[in-house]
Amino acid sequence: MAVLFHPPVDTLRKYMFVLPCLFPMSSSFQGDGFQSNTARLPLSSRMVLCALRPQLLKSSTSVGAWGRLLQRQSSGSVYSNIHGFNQEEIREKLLAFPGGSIDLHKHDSGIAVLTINNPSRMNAFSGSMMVDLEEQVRQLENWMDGKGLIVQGAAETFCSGSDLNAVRAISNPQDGMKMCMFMQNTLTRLLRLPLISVALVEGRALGGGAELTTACDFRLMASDSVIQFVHKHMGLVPGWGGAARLVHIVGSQNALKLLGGTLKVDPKFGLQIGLADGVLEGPQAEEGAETPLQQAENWLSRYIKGPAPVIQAVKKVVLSGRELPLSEALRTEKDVFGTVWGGPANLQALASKSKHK
Ligand SMILES: CC[C@H](C(=O)O)C(=O)SCCNC(=O)CCNC(=O)[C@H](O)C(C)(C)COP(=O)(O)OP(=O)(O)OC[C@H]1O[C@@H](n2cnc3c(N)ncnc32)[C@H](O)[C@@H]1OP(=O)(O)O
Repeated sequence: MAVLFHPPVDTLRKYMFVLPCLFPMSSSFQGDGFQSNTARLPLSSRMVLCALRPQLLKSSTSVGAWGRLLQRQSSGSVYSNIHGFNQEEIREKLLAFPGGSIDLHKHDSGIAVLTINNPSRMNAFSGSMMVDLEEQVRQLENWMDGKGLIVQGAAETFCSGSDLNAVRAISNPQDGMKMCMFMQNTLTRLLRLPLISVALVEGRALGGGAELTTACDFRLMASDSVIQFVHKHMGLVPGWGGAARLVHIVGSQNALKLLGGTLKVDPKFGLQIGLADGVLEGPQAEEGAETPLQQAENWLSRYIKGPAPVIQAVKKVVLSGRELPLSEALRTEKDVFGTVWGGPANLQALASKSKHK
């Protein structure tokens, strides 16, 4: 059977990180007209098409199935060329403001550590760091063995937002919009990773740094740390998606107080309003005391025990529940359920007659 509709390759790329996991590729779909019709697409796109094929075949029209499917998935990015967003153009502009780096270390435990690294500017985001972040998120989207992610700042402070030198240089409205769309896309993709993520907040998380903490599933605060949405002081509102996410996390009343009052959120206040999910033990001089990163890894480890496909499925059903209308979320949950039902972990658990005491 021929495939009647080929979605654009860049659209396929965008959805790649979600779809292969939802609809694992079956070799029985190789070797017929489907494969030859798609042979000229890059391998990654062909994999997605193969993965999608059962869905496409079930539908009376392939276009309809594709459209519904895309609607049902949490898409990676918010903006694309149909919104006038040109990723390459803004990438070039941002690279004109170098400094610092975003470092990624993937560990065998299934936990990756992403470090915002620009200590001489309190880990402010230079333009090149924004580009780096997008590239590291792309790496994580393709990490099949991943289960958890810790986002931290270098040198015991989290992040002081945008690099004000870059902000001054691109303060015209057009460039501001482009940077805003770029960062919204990246942070949305960060939150939508099929990994359980934690922001480890030491020192200060200000402006865009506060917004970054909301792009993680959880926030752990060191005892002397502060999260502050300082945007109003700058004559601004959050633009990296931080306001929308903050409302989901703490509710609209608290979000209004934090943004309107530029309130400093310390660990106690953070726990009270639900912005913080845990507080790390203070600095300990004794030998053998856990570092903040070790504490964060321990905290996260209880939520990521088990095989990567199951943990990733957990994140996906929660993500769809968080982002989609109920009926769409239920259908996505069914699809994700189908990826683990009868899978190795499920069969092993059934064979061992496990009891949940
Ligand atoms: C508003 C929205 C926007 C967005 O969402 O995109 C932003 O995020 S704009 C940025 C918002 N953040 C700020 O305005 C932070 C400004 N900085 C400070 O308030 C202080 O520097 C602070 C509290 C982070 C640290 O104060 P402290 O006294 O401990 O250290 P210094 O001030 O001496 O800072 C050391 C060094 O870092 C430079 N620095 C700090 N933050 C930034 C920044 N965001 N951009 C560029 N550079 C920054 C600071 O200038 C010092 O550099 P030095 O060369 O030593 O003077």
